[in-house]
Amino acid sequence: MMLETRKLNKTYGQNIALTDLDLKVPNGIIFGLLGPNGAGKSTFIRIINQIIDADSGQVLIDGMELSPKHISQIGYLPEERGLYKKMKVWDQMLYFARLKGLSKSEAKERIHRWLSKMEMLTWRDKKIEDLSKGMAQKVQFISTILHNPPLLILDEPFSGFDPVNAGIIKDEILELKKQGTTVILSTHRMESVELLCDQVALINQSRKILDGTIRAVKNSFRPEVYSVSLEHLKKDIPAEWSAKVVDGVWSFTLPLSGKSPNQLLGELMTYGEIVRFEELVPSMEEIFIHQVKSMQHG
Ligand SMILES: Nc1ncnc2c1ncn2[C@@H]1O[C@H](COP(=O)(O)OP(=O)(O)OP(=O)(O)O)[C@@H](O)[C@H]1O
Repeated sequence: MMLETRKLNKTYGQNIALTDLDLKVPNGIIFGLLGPNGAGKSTFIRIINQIIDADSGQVLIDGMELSPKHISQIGYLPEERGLYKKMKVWDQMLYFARLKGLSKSEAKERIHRWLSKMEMLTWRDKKIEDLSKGMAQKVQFISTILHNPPLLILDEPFSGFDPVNAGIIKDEILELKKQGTTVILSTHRMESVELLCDQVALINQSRKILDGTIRAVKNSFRPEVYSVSLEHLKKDIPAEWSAKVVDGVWSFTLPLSGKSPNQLLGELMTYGEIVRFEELVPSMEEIFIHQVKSMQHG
């Protein structure tokens, strides 16, 4: 287990930020940390990065209590980007790499490799303040991963990127996973969660309200309803199915109502030719919204 928290609690005065948070992030996966604004995600990330302390509870990394020696093993891309505006790209990267303990020659070699890989070598002497927002984000992303941290924490890594650059960053994250890096991805962008994450945890109002693999989470929210289209009707479709007809194709949704999918399909075949028979599986976005709203309404 790469990272585990046990009953983590944190309050700021009257504000409860984390309540008994238990998380297990296995080695080498991309773990999505999801939750609406104010859920407690940044608080969790700040604790892992040892910027603040929890009030109680435990954080274990590979079974060992979190301590200052772990700082060099963690790469952290904060949501509020923190680059020095007057510094040049190259110097900025060198500074971060040295902070994380790389030797000067190793740092220079890696910076060169990354700038060239990302086609950014011509930027090396530009000041941060002269870069576009997206360019600066790329510099910060590379600065975060230069020291090859086994644990990478990315807070909204796609914000500020155009689709092409977001794609490049996504591919880099997948490549890092392939090399064994464990990634914690905190984001509101559910499409990136579905594409990237192996497991997720949804936090709301300081508590974890669900977690698991994307597949297991989705399975637990299957409404067991099928979307069906038929043509060349052999007999009338019951009015209560509220079918809509377009160009001779009749479409409607039907719950399984205790039948197996095959039984339902067999029954439907007696009505006409099946054009479509597909289970309605909710997206992570739908699950997120549904769960968060149902808590707001008690
Ligand atoms: N420095 C602080 N002082 C007081 N309350 C705080 C502080 N930081 C966070 N909080 C409170 O703790 C709770 C959790 O906040 P946190 O920033 O961890 O949420 P978040 O999930 O990261 O939200 P967002 O998606 O908006 O960044 C909120 O109620 C917030 O108001």
